Amino acid sequence: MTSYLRTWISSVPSLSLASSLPGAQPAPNVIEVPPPEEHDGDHAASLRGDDEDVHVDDFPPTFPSLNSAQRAGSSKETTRPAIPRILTDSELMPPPPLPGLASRRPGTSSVSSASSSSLLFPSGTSSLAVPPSTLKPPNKKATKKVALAPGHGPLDWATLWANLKKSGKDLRGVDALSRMSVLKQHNKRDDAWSAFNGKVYNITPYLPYHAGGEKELMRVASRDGSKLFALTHGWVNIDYILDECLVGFLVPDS
Ligand code: HEM
Repeated sequence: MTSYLRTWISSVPSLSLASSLPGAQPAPNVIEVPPPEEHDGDHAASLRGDDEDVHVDDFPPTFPSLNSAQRAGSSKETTRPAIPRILTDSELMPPPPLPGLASRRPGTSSVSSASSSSLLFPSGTSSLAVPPSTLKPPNKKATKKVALAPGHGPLDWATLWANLKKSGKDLRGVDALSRMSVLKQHNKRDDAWSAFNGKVYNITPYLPYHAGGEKELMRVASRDGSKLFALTHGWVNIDYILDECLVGFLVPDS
């Protein structure tokens, strides 16, 4: 790769001419850059880090699954692009404006000085700290295709779930919302509760409708699943999807 770059750079007429002019700067050395590390090794270990706050099971699954509809069509072979032409100064994009004070957010550290693990799991308690999320590319390892329960087809799960919510059927299984600290006893497929962002939901009726499958969703049964949820698909509107399943508000164990 490096030797390829060397031959390419020296064959560019403007560069070789510039370096031969009197008083010109010598041609810059080609710096050897090690290839980027593969992320599809122990993805779980890299996410776990040393943070004690991270649940042992809080490593996100492949999203979306390799064989899911989202990926279909995006895996086509592409032809190798031709070597790009070197742009002149006037063709280059201008640099972005310097960030002003208004764009600064208290409680967050600068991206350049923070390690990726501190961004994922901020140690501060500030509510303005960066929430856990994932910037990592999906794991390339193949995963099993998630088969939804009979009658819960992959294309219409959201519609079916919306219909069930509108049906007026009792999805909570409790008479009134309450503050609770104990989730542990609701840990079975026919009685599973989980907490997300301080709210406790009965996830039992949603299990067959979850696009990622029942098994993945059961990983957060009887515990606070906020972190794993955020690392998997934080953009999913959990409050909207599970509003009919809200059973209470989480009181942290003191
Ligand atoms: C109650 C909480 C959860 C809700 C409401 C929820 C909802 C959803 C929704 C709406 C999707 C489809 C998203 C899309 O297509 O862009 C999805 C996909 C998925 N979810 Fe969840 N989810 C929850 C918890 C979890 C947890 C805890 C995990 C794993 C630990 C998980 C794993 C997945 C995976 C792997 C997919 C992708 C399926 C695929 O397309 O290959 N989910 N979930």
